[in-house]
Formats: sequence, C-alpha cells, structure tokens
Amino acid sequence: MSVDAAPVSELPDPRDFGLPVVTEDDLPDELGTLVARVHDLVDAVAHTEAGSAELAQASATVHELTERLNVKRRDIGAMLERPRSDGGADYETLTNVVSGRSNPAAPPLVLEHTDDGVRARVTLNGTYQGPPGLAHGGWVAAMLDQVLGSASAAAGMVGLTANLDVNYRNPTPLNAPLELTARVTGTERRKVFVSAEIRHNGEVTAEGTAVMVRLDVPG
Ligand SMILES: CCCCCCCC(=O)SCCNC(=O)CCNC(=O)[C@H](O)C(C)(C)COP(=O)(O)OP(=O)(O)OC[C@H]1O[C@@H](n2cnc3c(N)ncnc32)[C@H](O)[C@@H]1OP(=O)(O)O
Repeated sequence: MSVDAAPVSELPDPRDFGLPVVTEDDLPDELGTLVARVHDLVDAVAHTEAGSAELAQASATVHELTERLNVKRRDIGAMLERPRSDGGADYETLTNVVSGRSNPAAPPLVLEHTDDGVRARVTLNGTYQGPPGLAHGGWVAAMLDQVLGSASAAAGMVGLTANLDVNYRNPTPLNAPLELTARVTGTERRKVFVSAEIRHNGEVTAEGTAVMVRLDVPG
C-alpha cells in the first residue's frame, strides 16, 4: 500500500457530472446571516419553554418565512466553487449537512488544509444531543466521515465513502470546542485509506478510518 495522490489540479470539475456550480459572488452576505440565525433558531426551538401563545405566534411567523423562501429554490446538488491560490479551484457541496455554507442544520464545521491533511474546528450546540449533555454518536460519525472525505479530496482524490469504521473512546461534549484532524494513509488502485480523530482539550473522544473509492470522471 502506498500514498499515490494525484496533483490537486486534477480534481474533477462538478460540471462534468452535470452538477450546478455557484461561486461565492452568487451568495449574498445576507444568506450567511440567515443561516446563522436559523441555526440558532433550531436550538431555541429545541429548548424553549415558551407558552402556548408565544409558540403559536412563532410557528405562524416561521411558516410564513418558509413559504417566502421557497418561492425561489436552488437546485439540489449545487456545488460551491472556491478559487485556490495556484489558479485551480476547490469545490464543496453547498448544502452539505456537516459543513455546507447554506445549510443551517450544519454545526457548522470550519475546515482548513494542513501539511498532512485537514483540520476542522467545531462547537456542537444542544441540537446535536444524543445521550443527555453529550453529542449523538451518529453526528460524531458524520463529522468523521466529512473530514475523512475532505482529507482524500485535499490530496487530489475525490471519492465516496465505501467503508467507515468509528471507535468512540470518550464522550464527545456539547457546547465545547472540538478539533478534528484527518489524513490519507495509503492508496490502492481507486481505494484511498484515510484516518481521523476528534479531540476535546487534546483528548481523543473518537477516531475513525475509512476506505474512500475515487470517482471515475465521466468520459
Ligand atoms: C469533499 C468531499 C467530502 C465528502 C464527505 C462525505 C462522504 C460521504 O458521506 S459519501 C456518501 C456515503 N457513501 C456512499 O453513498 C457510497 C455508496 N457506495 C457506492 O456508490 C459504491 O459502492 C462505491 C462508489 C463506493 C464503490 O463502487 P464502484 O465504483 O463500483 O467500485 P468497485 O469497483 O465495486 O470497487 C472499487 C474498489 O473498492 C473496493 N470496495 C468497494 N466497496 C468497498 C467497501 N464497502 N469496503 C472496502 N472496500 C470496498 C473494492 O473491493 C475495489 O477494490 P479493489 O481495487 O481492491 O478491487
């Protein structure tokens, strides 16, 4: 097994897969503000103890807003194109549920490239609760899946997760800063082997490994 990453400049263009592509210029600043506020709204709804009248009023307001926003909907599968300093481009799924820029359900996870892979920082609010006061194991796996896939993509190998293996070492806390790290550990034909960890205060709460299978570019 060896690490045999393709140059990042060879990353596939989502347009070749028939996916719509938007740029940061297509995203108004107000969308970012709305996403952050709806993210907070979900947490507020999950934990409110407001009375019936207040709840009825809030429900009507939210319903009206939903109708207004649904008048003009973006196509599902839209990809956000971000220019790189070397002239190439990075792509991310705009509504990705873990890291999507326009998805209020995303934690949101802020990701950066490192010398050996990727690092992400995130704080999960009470919306991501599983056991009382702790992060849901499914979300822990989802976040690991995301950084594992991103590490593969960062190495020039965009693929889908074929296999994901998670070990929960310690409870993952809510409302506390978490750090995720991931890297490619090897390749074999179209298979990309990746590993990742989640840490809180330097202590590993969960670790994962995955087999990503590289996408075949159409044509
Ligand atoms: C920037 C990106 C961030 C993305 C982060 C999020 C990542 C995700 O959540 S992806 C979504 C979840 N994953 C999916 O939906 C994938 C569903 N599965 C599939 O589509 C297919 O099974 C797929 C694409 C993985 C593989 O199918 P296919 O392209 O036909 O590959 P196939 O020819 O069968 O296998 C290729 C190699 O992978 C291996 N392989 C296939 N499945 C597995 C598996 N489950 N476990 C281990 N190895 C596997 C095969 O053995 C073969 O290896 P070898 O070269 O040694 O013979």
